[in-house]
Amino acid sequence: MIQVNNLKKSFNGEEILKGITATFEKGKTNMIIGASGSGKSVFLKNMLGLFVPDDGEIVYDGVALNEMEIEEKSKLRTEMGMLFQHSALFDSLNVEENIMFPLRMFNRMRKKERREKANEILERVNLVNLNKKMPSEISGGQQKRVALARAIANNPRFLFCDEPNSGLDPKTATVIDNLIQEITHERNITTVIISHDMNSVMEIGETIVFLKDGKLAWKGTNNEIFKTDNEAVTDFVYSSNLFKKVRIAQNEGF
Ligand SMILES: Nc1ncnc2c1ncn2[C@@H]1O[C@H](COP(=O)(O)OP(=O)(O)OP(=O)(O)O)[C@@H](O)[C@H]1O
Repeated sequence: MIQVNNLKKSFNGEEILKGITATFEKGKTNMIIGASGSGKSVFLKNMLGLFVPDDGEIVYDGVALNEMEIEEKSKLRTEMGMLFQHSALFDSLNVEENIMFPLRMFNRMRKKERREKANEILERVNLVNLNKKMPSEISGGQQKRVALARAIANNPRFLFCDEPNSGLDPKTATVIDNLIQEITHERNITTVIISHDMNSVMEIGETIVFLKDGKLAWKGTNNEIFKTDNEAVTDFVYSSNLFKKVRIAQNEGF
Protein backbone atom coordinates (compact mmCIF):
# COMPACT_ATOMS: atom_id res chain seq x y z
CA MET A 1 0.00 0.00 0.00
CA ILE A 2 1.14 3.55 -0.64
CA GLN A 3 -0.22 6.30 1.56
CA VAL A 4 0.39 9.85 0.35
CA ASN A 5 -0.15 12.64 2.88
CA ASN A 6 -0.46 16.32 1.96
CA LEU A 7 2.02 16.07 -0.93
CA LYS A 8 3.22 19.39 -2.33
CA LYS A 9 5.54 20.08 -5.24
CA SER A 10 6.43 23.35 -6.97
CA PHE A 11 8.61 24.21 -9.94
CA ASN A 12 10.05 27.71 -10.30
CA GLY A 13 7.64 29.10 -7.71
CA GLU A 14 4.57 27.53 -9.34
CA GLU A 15 2.75 25.04 -7.14
CA ILE A 16 1.93 21.96 -9.24
CA LEU A 17 0.80 19.57 -6.48
CA LYS A 18 -1.19 21.45 -3.87
CA GLY A 19 -1.38 19.10 -0.90
CA ILE A 20 -2.61 15.73 -2.15
CA THR A 21 -3.70 12.98 0.24
CA ALA A 22 -4.51 9.60 -1.29
CA THR A 23 -4.26 5.86 -0.67
CA PHE A 24 -3.17 3.27 -3.24
CA GLU A 25 -4.14 -0.19 -2.11
CA LYS A 26 -2.13 -3.41 -2.20
CA GLY A 27 -3.33 -6.06 -4.64
CA LYS A 28 -5.42 -3.54 -6.56
CA THR A 29 -5.23 -1.54 -9.77
CA ASN A 30 -5.30 2.05 -8.53
CA MET A 31 -5.83 4.72 -11.19
CA ILE A 32 -4.89 8.38 -11.36
CA ILE A 33 -6.97 10.30 -13.87
CA GLY A 34 -7.42 13.96 -14.77
CA ALA A 35 -7.03 16.44 -17.59
CA SER A 36 -3.73 17.15 -19.27
CA GLY A 37 -1.53 19.30 -17.02
CA SER A 38 -3.41 18.41 -13.81
CA GLY A 39 -0.23 16.98 -12.26
CA LYS A 40 -0.59 13.21 -12.77
CA SER A 41 2.97 12.61 -13.99
CA VAL A 42 4.50 14.85 -11.36
CA PHE A 43 2.52 12.91 -8.74
CA LEU A 44 3.73 9.56 -10.11
CA LYS A 45 7.35 10.77 -10.29
CA ASN A 46 7.20 11.75 -6.62
CA MET A 47 6.04 8.22 -5.76
CA LEU A 48 8.81 6.77 -7.92
CA GLY A 49 11.36 8.87 -6.04
CA LEU A 50 12.33 10.80 -9.19
CA PHE A 51 11.18 14.09 -7.61
CA VAL A 52 11.66 15.09 -3.98
CA PRO A 53 8.43 16.46 -2.45
CA ASP A 54 8.54 19.99 -1.03
CA ASP A 55 6.16 18.99 1.74
CA GLY A 56 4.10 16.01 2.89
CA GLU A 57 5.10 12.37 3.00
CA ILE A 58 4.87 9.16 0.99
CA VAL A 59 4.54 5.98 3.04
CA TYR A 60 5.34 2.60 1.42
CA ASP A 61 3.83 -0.35 3.28
CA GLY A 62 4.00 1.60 6.52
CA VAL A 63 7.46 3.16 6.11
CA ALA A 64 7.76 6.85 5.16
CA LEU A 65 10.32 7.62 2.44
CA ASN A 66 11.79 10.54 4.37
CA GLU A 67 12.45 8.26 7.35
CA MET A 68 14.26 5.57 5.37
CA GLU A 69 18.02 5.02 5.57
CA ILE A 70 19.92 5.18 2.28
CA GLU A 71 20.05 1.36 2.06
CA GLU A 72 16.29 1.10 2.58
CA LYS A 73 15.73 3.65 -0.18
CA SER A 74 18.00 1.70 -2.52
CA LYS A 75 16.13 -1.50 -1.70
CA LEU A 76 12.80 0.21 -2.31
CA ARG A 77 13.98 1.25 -5.81
CA THR A 78 14.60 -2.40 -6.66
CA GLU A 79 11.04 -3.19 -5.56
CA MET A 80 9.45 -0.76 -8.00
CA GLY A 81 8.52 -1.75 -11.54
CA MET A 82 7.72 0.81 -14.21
CA LEU A 83 5.75 0.40 -17.41
CA PHE A 84 6.32 3.39 -19.66
CA GLN A 85 3.88 4.98 -22.09
CA HIS A 86 5.86 3.98 -25.19
CA SER A 87 7.17 0.66 -23.84
CA ALA A 88 10.77 2.01 -23.87
CA LEU A 89 12.34 -1.30 -24.83
CA PHE A 90 16.05 -1.44 -25.63
CA ASP A 91 16.08 -1.54 -29.45
CA SER A 92 19.42 -3.29 -29.66
CA LEU A 93 18.42 -6.15 -27.33
CA ASN A 94 16.08 -8.96 -28.28
CA VAL A 95 12.89 -9.68 -26.31
CA GLU A 96 14.52 -12.13 -23.92
CA GLU A 97 17.54 -9.86 -23.32
CA ASN A 98 15.23 -6.92 -22.54
CA ILE A 99 13.81 -8.93 -19.64
CA MET A 100 17.20 -10.30 -18.58
CA PHE A 101 18.47 -6.72 -18.22
CA PRO A 102 16.79 -5.83 -14.88
CA LEU A 103 17.52 -9.36 -13.63
CA ARG A 104 21.24 -8.68 -14.18
CA MET A 105 21.06 -5.28 -12.50
CA PHE A 106 19.54 -6.43 -9.23
CA ASN A 107 20.36 -10.15 -8.93
CA ARG A 108 23.34 -12.41 -8.73
CA MET A 109 21.82 -14.99 -11.05
CA ARG A 110 23.89 -16.79 -13.67
CA LYS A 111 23.11 -16.05 -17.30
CA LYS A 112 21.38 -19.40 -17.82
CA GLU A 113 19.11 -18.78 -14.81
CA ARG A 114 18.33 -15.26 -16.00
CA ARG A 115 17.38 -16.63 -19.40
CA GLU A 116 15.12 -19.25 -17.84
CA LYS A 117 13.49 -16.69 -15.57
CA ALA A 118 12.97 -14.28 -18.51
CA ASN A 119 11.23 -17.03 -20.46
CA GLU A 120 9.02 -17.95 -17.49
CA ILE A 121 7.86 -14.34 -17.29
CA LEU A 122 7.33 -14.21 -21.05
CA GLU A 123 5.07 -17.20 -20.71
CA ARG A 124 3.13 -15.40 -17.95
CA VAL A 125 2.39 -12.47 -20.26
CA ASN A 126 1.32 -14.97 -22.95
CA LEU A 127 4.28 -14.36 -25.21
CA VAL A 128 5.96 -17.52 -26.33
CA ASN A 129 8.27 -18.11 -29.31
CA LEU A 130 9.06 -14.42 -29.65
CA ASN A 131 12.04 -14.45 -27.29
CA LYS A 132 14.66 -14.05 -30.02
CA LYS A 133 12.80 -11.33 -31.93
CA MET A 134 13.95 -7.72 -31.86
CA PRO A 135 11.47 -5.10 -30.56
CA SER A 136 11.11 -3.67 -34.08
CA GLU A 137 9.91 -7.08 -35.33
CA ILE A 138 6.90 -7.36 -32.98
CA SER A 139 3.57 -5.48 -32.75
CA GLY A 140 2.79 -2.59 -30.37
CA GLY A 141 0.65 -4.86 -28.19
CA GLN A 142 3.42 -7.45 -28.03
CA GLN A 143 5.95 -4.72 -27.17
CA LYS A 144 3.68 -3.67 -24.30
CA ARG A 145 3.65 -7.27 -23.00
CA VAL A 146 7.45 -7.37 -23.14
CA ALA A 147 7.60 -4.04 -21.28
CA LEU A 148 5.19 -5.43 -18.67
CA ALA A 149 7.28 -8.60 -18.38
CA ARG A 150 10.38 -6.43 -17.84
CA ALA A 151 8.56 -4.31 -15.24
CA ILE A 152 7.59 -7.37 -13.17
CA ALA A 153 10.83 -9.32 -13.69
CA ASN A 154 12.13 -8.57 -10.21
CA ASN A 155 8.81 -9.31 -8.46
CA PRO A 156 8.10 -5.67 -7.57
CA ARG A 157 6.01 -4.69 -4.55
CA PHE A 158 4.95 -1.58 -6.45
CA LEU A 159 4.13 -1.29 -10.15
CA PHE A 160 3.74 2.11 -11.83
CA CYS A 161 2.19 2.40 -15.29
CA ASP A 162 2.10 5.61 -17.30
CA GLU A 163 -0.71 5.35 -19.84
CA PRO A 164 -0.09 1.67 -20.55
CA ASN A 165 -2.63 1.68 -23.38
CA SER A 166 -1.50 4.60 -25.43
CA GLY A 167 -1.23 3.76 -29.11
CA LEU A 168 -3.12 0.45 -28.85
CA ASP A 169 -6.43 -0.45 -30.51
CA PRO A 170 -9.34 -0.84 -28.03
CA LYS A 171 -9.30 -4.65 -28.04
CA THR A 172 -5.55 -4.93 -27.46
CA ALA A 173 -5.81 -2.17 -24.84
CA THR A 174 -8.37 -4.23 -22.90
CA VAL A 175 -6.15 -7.32 -23.08
CA ILE A 176 -3.23 -5.34 -21.63
CA ASP A 177 -5.46 -3.82 -18.92
CA ASN A 178 -6.71 -7.24 -17.90
CA LEU A 179 -3.20 -8.66 -17.86
CA ILE A 180 -1.99 -5.85 -15.58
CA GLN A 181 -4.96 -6.47 -13.28
CA GLU A 182 -4.49 -10.25 -13.16
CA ILE A 183 -0.78 -9.91 -12.35
CA THR A 184 -1.58 -7.26 -9.70
CA HIS A 185 -4.03 -9.64 -8.01
CA GLU A 186 -1.97 -12.80 -8.21
CA ARG A 187 1.25 -11.14 -6.98
CA ASN A 188 -0.45 -8.79 -4.50
CA ILE A 189 1.26 -5.74 -6.03
CA THR A 190 0.32 -2.13 -5.29
CA THR A 191 -0.26 -0.96 -8.86
CA VAL A 192 -0.68 2.70 -9.77
CA ILE A 193 -1.80 3.56 -13.29
CA ILE A 194 -2.09 6.94 -14.99
CA SER A 195 -4.75 6.85 -17.67
CA HIS A 196 -6.81 9.06 -19.94
CA ASP A 197 -8.77 6.14 -21.23
CA MET A 198 -12.32 5.82 -19.86
CA ASN A 199 -12.52 2.22 -21.09
CA SER A 200 -9.58 1.37 -18.83
CA VAL A 201 -11.16 3.24 -15.96
CA MET A 202 -14.34 1.18 -16.37
CA GLU A 203 -12.43 -2.05 -16.84
CA ILE A 204 -9.84 -1.94 -14.05
CA GLY A 205 -10.41 1.23 -11.95
CA GLU A 206 -10.61 -0.54 -8.60
CA THR A 207 -9.68 2.72 -6.91
CA ILE A 208 -9.58 6.06 -8.73
CA VAL A 209 -8.18 9.44 -7.77
CA PHE A 210 -9.18 12.34 -9.93
CA LEU A 211 -6.78 15.30 -10.03
CA LYS A 212 -7.73 18.81 -11.01
CA ASP A 213 -5.22 21.66 -11.03
CA GLY A 214 -2.89 19.79 -8.69
CA LYS A 215 -5.57 18.92 -6.14
CA LEU A 216 -7.49 15.75 -5.46
CA ALA A 217 -10.96 16.67 -6.70
CA TRP A 218 -12.64 13.27 -6.28
CA LYS A 219 -11.89 9.69 -5.30
CA GLY A 220 -13.94 6.51 -5.67
CA THR A 221 -14.22 3.34 -7.74
CA ASN A 222 -15.22 2.47 -11.30
CA ASN A 223 -18.71 1.63 -10.01
CA GLU A 224 -19.06 5.07 -8.48
CA ILE A 225 -17.54 7.30 -11.15
CA PHE A 226 -20.57 7.20 -13.45
CA LYS A 227 -22.92 8.02 -10.59
CA THR A 228 -21.14 11.02 -9.13
CA ASP A 229 -22.47 14.54 -9.51
CA ASN A 230 -19.04 16.08 -9.02
CA GLU A 231 -18.95 18.54 -11.90
CA ALA A 232 -15.21 18.30 -12.53
CA VAL A 233 -15.47 14.52 -12.84
CA THR A 234 -18.56 14.54 -15.06
CA ASP A 235 -16.94 17.15 -17.34
CA PHE A 236 -13.96 14.85 -17.71
CA VAL A 237 -15.90 11.60 -18.08
CA TYR A 238 -18.46 12.96 -20.51
CA SER A 239 -15.94 14.83 -22.64
CA SER A 240 -16.03 11.53 -24.55
CA ASN A 241 -18.97 11.64 -26.96
CA LEU A 242 -19.60 7.95 -26.49
CA PHE A 243 -20.11 8.28 -22.73
CA LYS A 244 -22.19 11.44 -23.24
CA LYS A 245 -24.54 9.46 -25.51
CA VAL A 246 -24.71 6.60 -22.99
CA ARG A 247 -25.67 9.05 -20.24
CA ILE A 248 -28.34 10.73 -22.41
CA ALA A 249 -29.73 7.31 -23.32
CA GLN A 250 -29.83 6.33 -19.63
CA ASN A 251 -31.61 9.56 -18.68
CA GLU A 252 -34.14 8.98 -21.41
CA GLY A 253 -34.83 5.55 -19.99
CA PHE A 254 -33.36 3.38 -22.76
N1 LIG B 1 10.35 19.07 -14.42
C1 LIG B 1 9.45 20.05 -14.49
N2 LIG B 1 9.82 21.35 -14.37
C2 LIG B 1 8.91 22.35 -14.41
N3 LIG B 1 7.58 22.15 -14.59
C3 LIG B 1 7.16 20.88 -14.72
C4 LIG B 1 8.05 19.78 -14.67
N4 LIG B 1 7.34 18.63 -14.82
C5 LIG B 1 6.04 19.01 -14.98
N5 LIG B 1 5.94 20.36 -14.90
C6 LIG B 1 4.69 21.12 -15.00
O1 LIG B 1 3.74 20.54 -14.12
C7 LIG B 1 2.42 20.64 -14.67
C8 LIG B 1 1.75 19.28 -14.58
O2 LIG B 1 2.43 18.41 -15.47
P1 LIG B 1 2.17 16.84 -15.54
O3 LIG B 1 3.12 16.31 -16.57
O4 LIG B 1 2.23 16.25 -14.19
O5 LIG B 1 0.68 16.80 -16.09
P2 LIG B 1 -0.18 15.54 -16.50
O6 LIG B 1 -1.46 15.63 -15.73
O7 LIG B 1 0.63 14.30 -16.36
O8 LIG B 1 -0.48 15.86 -18.03
P3 LIG B 1 -0.57 14.89 -19.32
O9 LIG B 1 -1.87 14.14 -19.17
O10 LIG B 1 -0.61 15.85 -20.45
O11 LIG B 1 0.64 14.00 -19.33
C9 LIG B 1 2.57 21.16 -16.08
O12 LIG B 1 2.24 22.53 -16.09
C10 LIG B 1 4.04 20.98 -16.37
O13 LIG B 1 4.52 21.98 -17.24
